[in-house]
Amino acid sequence: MSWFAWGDPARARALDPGLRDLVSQVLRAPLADLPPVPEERVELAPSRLDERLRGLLAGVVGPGHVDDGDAARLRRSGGKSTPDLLLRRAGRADPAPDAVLYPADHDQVQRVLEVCSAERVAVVPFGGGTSVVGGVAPLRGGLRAVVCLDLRRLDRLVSVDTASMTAVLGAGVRTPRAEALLAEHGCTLGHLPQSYEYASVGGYAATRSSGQASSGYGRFEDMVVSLRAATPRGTLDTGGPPASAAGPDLGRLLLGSEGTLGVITEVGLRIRRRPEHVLDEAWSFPDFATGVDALRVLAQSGIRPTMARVLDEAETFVGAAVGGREAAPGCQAVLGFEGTGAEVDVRAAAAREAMAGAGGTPLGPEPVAHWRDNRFSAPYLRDSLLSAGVLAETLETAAPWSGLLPLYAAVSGALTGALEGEEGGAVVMCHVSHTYPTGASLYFTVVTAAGAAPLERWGRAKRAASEAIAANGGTITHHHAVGTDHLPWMAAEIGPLGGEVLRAVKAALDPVGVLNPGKLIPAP
Ligand SMILES: Cc1cc2nc3c(=O)[nH]c(=O)nc-3n(C[C@H](O)[C@H](O)[C@H](O)COP(=O)(O)OP(=O)(O)OC[C@H]3O[C@@H](n4cnc5c(N)ncnc54)[C@H](O)[C@@H]3O)c2cc1C
Repeated sequence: MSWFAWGDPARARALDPGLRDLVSQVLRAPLADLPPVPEERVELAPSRLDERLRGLLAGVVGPGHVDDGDAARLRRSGGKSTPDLLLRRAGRADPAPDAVLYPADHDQVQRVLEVCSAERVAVVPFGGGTSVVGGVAPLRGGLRAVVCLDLRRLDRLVSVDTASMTAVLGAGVRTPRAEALLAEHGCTLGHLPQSYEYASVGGYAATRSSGQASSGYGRFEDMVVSLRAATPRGTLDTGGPPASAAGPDLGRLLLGSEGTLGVITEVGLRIRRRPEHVLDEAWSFPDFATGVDALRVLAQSGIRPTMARVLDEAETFVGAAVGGREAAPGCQAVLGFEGTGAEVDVRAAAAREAMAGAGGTPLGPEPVAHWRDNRFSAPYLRDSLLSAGVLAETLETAAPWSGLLPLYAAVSGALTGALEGEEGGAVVMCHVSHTYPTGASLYFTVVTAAGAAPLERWGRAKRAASEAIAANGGTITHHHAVGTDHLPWMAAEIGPLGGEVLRAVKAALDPVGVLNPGKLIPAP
């Protein structure tokens, strides 16, 4: 994984000249050539790990699994948000962890937490490192050092039970490997976020992730049936039986806990049979409001597409232009159905009737095929844009159906207002891709000229959008999690007592406060 860009360096491409001209025209700004600084010019503060502490940690994970070299520390100095990448591209990787540890199993994780609590060392759990909210920022939290706990060696399929349709995976298993391991048993997880190449199952649980097929397979938390976590106070095992009334569900406390309450080492998951049949259909709507309402009708009717998304006019246009295609006027929706042949046909026929009834015009399967072919390429395009002096970033929220369009207008307006000006223009796009009977998410993508001070420029826009979200009944995050970036809005979202509850649980499980300081939990 690249230290300054999204993913596989072999997939990086320069912007093609046609697209470069189009972007420059639309943003009213000349494009630049801004390569990242060479790796040897990135300055890291020296590691604070002294010999004694190094020896203690090596005694737990083995000397070959403690790395305080600059290359490892640089690659764990942050996540993959646009501000993270801008900082690293400019040669700024401070803070970096003092060392990276690679534990082999649950017991080693447990012992690392005990040593770090005794020695007052902060621990940042690291799955795929794809956080876009500062979740893996190596903050010391006033402690004497900070280590990154890279969970990549917890990469086993622990067990699979095809009678119950469950599987237990090590927390460090990344999605392609999870799917390959489950495919050997004819099964799938069906969790496909855009970050799927690198993100881990432990990270998904810790952030309550949501994938592109959430309409059919559910959010990641809906798939979790059990969790094993190491905490500084000992091991917490939750779940197992299909349902239980034995008090509040402690597993729910760990889901979304972002490494602040414990390190998830194993995730028990509901799995599905691999689909025999996939059926896709795209639709055109005169405008976003009509398309959104069509998705509401579907979500409330019980007709469950496996994947359903509707793009606003701007995203419909830009998506087609980037692919060198022409979009039908208005906005586009894409639906996908997976399952066994007959059942897929029944669901698709019912959806067809609902979409036509809601004002849609069928476009056939081809636009969905195009979307499927390109759905994981946007992060690579972001890298090309950054190299050309163009900012591209995303943010997301969710609201009840009745408040969704006013929220969309408020956030779009806030972003445009914060970014339009002398430094150029901004394209603000949005889609709905996670729907529920009661509401849906909104996912915004912003492309704008980087300007002279890109971090400050994006910071202003993000603040304006977050204020608009809070003022218009949205959640500060539907699936990216809280991390450091959304923390200023967390206290208002959960209220003073909510904050107190989280701090009390944290004090019970992590009395020294070594686990991922500075994330998720509002200060009193
Ligand atoms: C290009 C791109 C596209 C994305 N698309 C999506 C998307 O479609 N849907 C979506 O939901 N998210 C998306 N994300 C965000 C990100 O991929 C998710 O938050 C993902 O769940 C993080 O998984 P990870 O393994 O990379 O976790 P990390 O980034 O390593 O960690 C995330 C947080 O969880 C904690 N953590 C990680 N593993 C554990 C563990 N085992 N135990 C306890 N705490 C842990 C970390 O300390 C951190 O606070 C995207 C990110 C990028 C860069």
